[in-house]
Amino acid sequence: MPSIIAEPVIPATNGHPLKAQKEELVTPELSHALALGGVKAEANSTFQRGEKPNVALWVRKDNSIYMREIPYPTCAPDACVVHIKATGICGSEIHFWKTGRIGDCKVDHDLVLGHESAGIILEVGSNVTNFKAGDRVSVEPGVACFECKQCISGRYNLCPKVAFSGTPPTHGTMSRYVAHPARFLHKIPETMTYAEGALVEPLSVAAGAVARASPKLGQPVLVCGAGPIGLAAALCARAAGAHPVCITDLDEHRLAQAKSFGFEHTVKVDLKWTREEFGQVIRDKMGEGCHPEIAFECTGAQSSIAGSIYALIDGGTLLQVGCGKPEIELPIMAMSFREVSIVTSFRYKQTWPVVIRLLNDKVFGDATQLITHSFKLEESLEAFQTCVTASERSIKVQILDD
Ligand SMILES: NC(=O)c1ccc[n+]([C@@H]2O[C@H](COP(=O)([O-])OP(=O)(O)OC[C@H]3O[C@@H](n4cnc5c(N)ncnc54)[C@H](O)[C@@H]3O)[C@@H](O)[C@H]2O)c1
Ligand SMILES: OC[C@H](O)C(O)[C@@H](O)CO
Repeated sequence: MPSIIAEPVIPATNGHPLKAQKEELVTPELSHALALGGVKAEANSTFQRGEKPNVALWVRKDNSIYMREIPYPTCAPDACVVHIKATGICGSEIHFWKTGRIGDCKVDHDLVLGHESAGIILEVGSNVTNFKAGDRVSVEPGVACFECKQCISGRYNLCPKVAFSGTPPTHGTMSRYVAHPARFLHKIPETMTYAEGALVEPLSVAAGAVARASPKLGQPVLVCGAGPIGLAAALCARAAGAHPVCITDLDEHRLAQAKSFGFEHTVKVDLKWTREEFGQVIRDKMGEGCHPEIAFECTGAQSSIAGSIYALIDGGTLLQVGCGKPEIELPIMAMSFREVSIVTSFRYKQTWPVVIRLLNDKVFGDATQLITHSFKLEESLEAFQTCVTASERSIKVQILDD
């Protein structure tokens, strides 16, 4: 059974965290992963340089999570040290905790989780000229090489050497102080909260998907799944001009949240429906002339994928965002005879500046409605427990630090 192990955080004395043995805390894996992120844990790393202990949320391959202090990071020449002020918990973190893997990506060694973060810069590396201490930033977690063909052609989300925060073997951002390459930090304006800065990551997944489908003004759109990614996809599609927007889910509470964002239609899915029935329900709901032209599939569920294909108009596009079973059956001939295309979308590229601007200018309305729960860094275990407690009805749970 997966369990949460609360390991005692190394206590602080007189405001100064206790030193611990380097050997105990900087394992070869940690050192390697920190180096991948552009930051190498050096022999003289100590705990003293932050004002508070650098506590971090770890996952272990035995399906447990725990908190443990890590060294204050050393700032590599091209990196900045950021005091992380807000981090959202993503479904992928729950997968790493509960199942120890996502596809072939396995938790082989204890790993610091987290990739949806924003904070304030404490230190800048010697080569960094575009940031200074005190700048407020949102962290782009996928550190690409910028040397390979994909990176050079602009598709750096497909970089085979990407080091993605909180995804094995790279440590994540769920610690108080994190070093991160400056190239993957983006300033956020004074008018934006750190909680909003941490929403830039899930909104970027959605913005990446919307960029792949390019909905046009007045194009009817279906969004399957009213989780954080589905809701973010609906917000981005609407911002791009899509109308009307219909959102599905199995869960009434998530649909109620979708309604509070003002989307035109919500549909509670019945898993007994055939794919044809699913398609008809959506078409009836959206009305003649407004059958969906694009479906953003954000559940990964077989039935939802197949149903979307039947909901779409002839010539429509299924934009697959959700990750489900590694192999899914598609009604390929029905798609073929009706020229229904399928397009996939993986993470994001060049989305941060746009999403920050749209978020700050309230183009999405009040996107902070996605955040249902907030916890202090020291309460990270409780934050994770909240994500898996159905009665809590969480959507986006964030971990905040003063
Ligand atoms: N492509 C990418 O780059 C990328 C990035 C991040 C997340 N994802 C994936 O996007 C998906 C959504 O992420 P999330 O954080 O919102 O997940 P989530 O689990 O919080 O939300 C999924 C929602 O889908 C609903 N759902 C499940 N089966 C359904 C069905 N048959 N019909 C209708 N609704 C159904 C659930 O009730 C839930 O509300 C996940 O599969 C995640 O792995 C993809
Ligand atoms: O938002 C980005 C996603 O959560 C990641 O791709 C995840 O699957 C871990 O690698």
